[in-house]
Amino acid sequence: MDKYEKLEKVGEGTYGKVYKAKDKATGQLVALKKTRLEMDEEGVPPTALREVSLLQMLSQSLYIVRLLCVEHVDTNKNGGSKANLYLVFEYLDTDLKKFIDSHRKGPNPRPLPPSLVQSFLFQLCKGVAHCHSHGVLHRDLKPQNLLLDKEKGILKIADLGLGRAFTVPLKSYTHEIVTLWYRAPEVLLGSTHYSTAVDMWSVGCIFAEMVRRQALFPGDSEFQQLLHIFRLLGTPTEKQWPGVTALRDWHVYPRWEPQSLDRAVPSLSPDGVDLLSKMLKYDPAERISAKAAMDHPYFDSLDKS
Ligand SMILES: NS(=O)(=O)c1cc(-c2nc3ccccc3s2)cs1
Repeated sequence: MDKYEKLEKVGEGTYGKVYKAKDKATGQLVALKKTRLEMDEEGVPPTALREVSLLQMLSQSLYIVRLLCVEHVDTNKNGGSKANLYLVFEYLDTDLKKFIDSHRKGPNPRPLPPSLVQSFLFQLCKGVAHCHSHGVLHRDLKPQNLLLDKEKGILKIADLGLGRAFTVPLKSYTHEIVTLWYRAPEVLLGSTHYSTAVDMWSVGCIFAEMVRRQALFPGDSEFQQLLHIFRLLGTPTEKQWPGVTALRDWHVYPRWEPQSLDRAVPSLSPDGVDLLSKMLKYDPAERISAKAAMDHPYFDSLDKS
């Protein structure tokens, strides 16, 4: 890895070990993500290799952070069972969490321009639709792993859920609390066979957060996360979500009535509120898909070229 000059760690451990680095030969900036891979007797397990090649294929999309190359650094001095796999990604200079924070805090608090919210949401839906069309779920969409090129107004999805080959840790490697704010109700209620709909729930939460400049459901435990959701959308019923009371972690909850969604996003246009409501449908089967979302009237005024 002496091909790269490590600069600073990015995101302070939010993403695991990700470093900003410079390719010494070309001067190109990259993001180096170090992954520890469980080795078995044959070396790197084929599942991990399939995942990485899947990631390489997926990141051909303009809306997914590009995987430039994979460096396998053999550090098995003690014949250990770990392989250091470095994933080398294109570098984007900031993420959506920082961008939203800069519009809420600091010397000049101001809303995100509605046309920028619309453009970022469209790019996010495009990236999610691309993953879903290849049967890949992200599983952990949040503003921190949506990267931005501010000058060009470009948003790209990073840290794709390598859930299958790399065990998705409940806590990040730096014991960082994994945020629950974007987690779909079916996941919080213990559903095991969840679907692409889990990502669209997260997209809805991110959409609302760009508009409000604060998290829609900021729960600090799984139980509180559900209560935040129920207080706004009403406690889910079998009528609107058949099977909900049979989910493993379902309990009896206080019955809250649904509030009108525009209370949470007062500045958002009626089209925007309608699209948001379709992203936050309780029943995963009813929740709008990424592809269908891109055809919603909310995007009619967007230059989709
Ligand atoms: N959070 S930040 O400092 O603005 C920042 C984060 C990044 C990241 N780039 C990548 C690329 C791939 C996977 C995770 C990350 S995190 C680049 S700049």
